[in-house]
Amino acid sequence: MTVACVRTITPVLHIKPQLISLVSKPKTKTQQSCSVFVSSVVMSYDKELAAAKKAAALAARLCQKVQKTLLQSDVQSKNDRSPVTVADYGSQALVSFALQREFPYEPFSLVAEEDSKHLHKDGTQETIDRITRLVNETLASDGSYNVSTLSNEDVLRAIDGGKSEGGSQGRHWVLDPIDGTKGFVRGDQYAIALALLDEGKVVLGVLACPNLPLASIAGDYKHSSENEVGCLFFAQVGAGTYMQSLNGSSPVKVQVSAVENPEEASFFESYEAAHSMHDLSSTIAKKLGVKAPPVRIDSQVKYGALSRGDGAIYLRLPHKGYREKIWDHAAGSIVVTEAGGIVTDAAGNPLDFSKGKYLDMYVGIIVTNQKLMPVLMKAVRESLEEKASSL
Ligand SMILES: Nc1ncnc2c1ncn2[C@@H]1O[C@H](COP(=O)(O)OS(=O)(=O)O)[C@@H](OP(=O)(O)O)[C@H]1O
Ligand SMILES: [Mg+2]
Ligand SMILES: [Mg+2]
Ligand SMILES: [Mg+2]
Repeated sequence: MTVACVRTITPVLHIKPQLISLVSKPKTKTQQSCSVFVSSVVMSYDKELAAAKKAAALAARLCQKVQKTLLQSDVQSKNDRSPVTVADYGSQALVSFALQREFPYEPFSLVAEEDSKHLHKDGTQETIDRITRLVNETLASDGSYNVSTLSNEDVLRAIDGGKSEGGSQGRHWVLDPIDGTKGFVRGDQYAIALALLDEGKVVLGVLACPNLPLASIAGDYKHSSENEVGCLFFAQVGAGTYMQSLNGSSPVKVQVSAVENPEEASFFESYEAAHSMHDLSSTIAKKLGVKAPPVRIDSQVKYGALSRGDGAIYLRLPHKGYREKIWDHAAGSIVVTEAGGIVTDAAGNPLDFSKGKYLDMYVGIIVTNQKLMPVLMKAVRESLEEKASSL
């Protein structure tokens, strides 16, 4: 009975080899029910993780090329006045194309930040041509997808492959093709952030951080610019977090900081003051007795740096009314949790990625290690209450 049950699920589950022996040799005479057995199977997303790493590294290559020679005409403004560049579109097209190539026989669902709406306006022909050229050059330099040249229509179709709404059922890729576009335009930090949701839970995440030094950025990261840069973080549920160089060195396992004394903890926050209330994090840091000044870095690079212990706390406290999108946190959150950290909203609830494009949550995102979380949460709660009563 057990074997029959496994046959049924094999097409959708990848069972780790060590579990196959468990299947064929039941340990007791008592037959386990099918449902009990299925719930004890450890899902493996090795194939999906390998594809995600490859896609994100490819997109990083395109972004690096554009960042070196960014033209003013490469940057446009979206309806919410946030910037988008040819590299955001090119990165999204590449990841969408690569994932569809890797899994041609599986239903494809991608929730991604960009769409081609702005590229259908008058006067955008040159921009589309440039994006298509960048995508084709990157695919040709990689060589692994054996494609003839993609047309503008192919590229626009790949970008719009990211229009899924996500949700609590089935599998959905989640992509921020460039997280921290403002940082990217400034010549600073940014990340390509790709995650996979399965039944509403993040099961793997990849963060390509082309400008992050391989060595720790604890302290003043601007001064570590002589180090080799370009990190790829990746995590799979239950399997830990690893980092390797974007150039392809062997992965090393990473762990969040073990700091227990808040006075010794350093904290990360958004570079852009419009994205997070710097005054509120400064109040929280004072309450905790944190001595080091805040380290302000763009994008989910903060999650990556935190996962390897460069800092101990990440505080994200957006201004009233802002709604967080899942692509800004899905990859980063699993990279930190698999490295031993905790990610919650400011009320201590875990983040829920199953509600569509937005995180339906209480304001603020708080990230730290297990030891510091209770004292950090207390300081956050008190500071929020003080702020509310002063209004
Ligand atoms: N008003 C406001 N409040 C909060 N967050 C906002 C806001 N506006 C934008 N965003 C989102 O922030 C993403 C960049 O992440 P960070 O805030 O960590 O980066 S930064 O340090 O401020 O550059 C950024 O991601 P990208 O658009 O992918 O760059 C946005 O999704
Ligand atoms: Mg954006
Ligand atoms: Mg983003
Ligand atoms: Mg983005």
